[in-house]
Amino acid sequence: MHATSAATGPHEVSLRDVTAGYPRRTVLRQLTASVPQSATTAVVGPNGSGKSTLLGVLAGVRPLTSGTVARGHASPPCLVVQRSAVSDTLPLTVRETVTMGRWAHRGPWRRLDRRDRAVVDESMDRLGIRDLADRQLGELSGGQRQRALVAQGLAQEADLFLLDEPTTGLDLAARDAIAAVLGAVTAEGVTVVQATHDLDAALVADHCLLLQDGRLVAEGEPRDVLTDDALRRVWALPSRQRS
Ligand SMILES: Nc1ncnc2c1ncn2[C@@H]1O[C@H](COP(=O)(O)OP(=O)(O)OP(=O)(O)O)[C@@H](O)[C@H]1O
Repeated sequence: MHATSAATGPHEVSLRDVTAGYPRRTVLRQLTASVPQSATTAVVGPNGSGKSTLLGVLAGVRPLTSGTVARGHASPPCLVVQRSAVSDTLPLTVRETVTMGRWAHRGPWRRLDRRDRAVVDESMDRLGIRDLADRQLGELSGGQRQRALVAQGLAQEADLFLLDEPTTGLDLAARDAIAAVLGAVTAEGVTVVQATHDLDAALVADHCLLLQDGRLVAEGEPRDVLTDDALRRVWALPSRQRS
């Protein structure tokens, strides 16, 4: 089923018949979908349905077995991985972590210029973590660390901002802070794609991709895609008794 999307503008990414996965494991199967430009897309689906794999494909770090991915911009996308995928033992401060976002522009060994430093400070400010700048990433709470990872992504100033479950396990204030920043960057023209289990966050996105077993079940306006029936079917929940 392909519901009609409200996001009628140009596409930042168009995937056609994409099959992709890992050595000896195909995950995404013949997936055709689009990501509208300067809008927010939520990628929703059960555990193991292929959301992270799809983000890897969109980021260009997961090779395709077949199919095509066409991008609207040539600049490298930014992928903010799941917080749990980042080691506790990395000996990095918050400022160093956010500064790594500038490597896409400067390379890791070049000195930062004034603008780089301003972007790093502004990115920390937008996530409310400037006061944590000198703290080690490994000694932060989950929510603080997630803010640092999102700030690193902002510092990259990418046209395509991909986030893997950026608000999972966070309290309401941290979730709201991240949602507000993502809304603001979208308004500035950035294309945001987030994999999420938070249906409230998905429902306020502009566009939604619903996955099941590596296949696209539906694509379009979140309220058309995330219907009660679709959610029950995809999560194999018992259907509601109808009167
Ligand atoms: N590095 C890997 N090597 C082999 N298989 C993998 C690897 N990473 C993920 N998979 C498999 O790919 C499938 C899809 O995983 P993926 O992480 O994309 O799902 P997901 O929808 O993001 O799940 P979750 O909601 O649990 O984060 C799963 O069957 C998983 O076991």
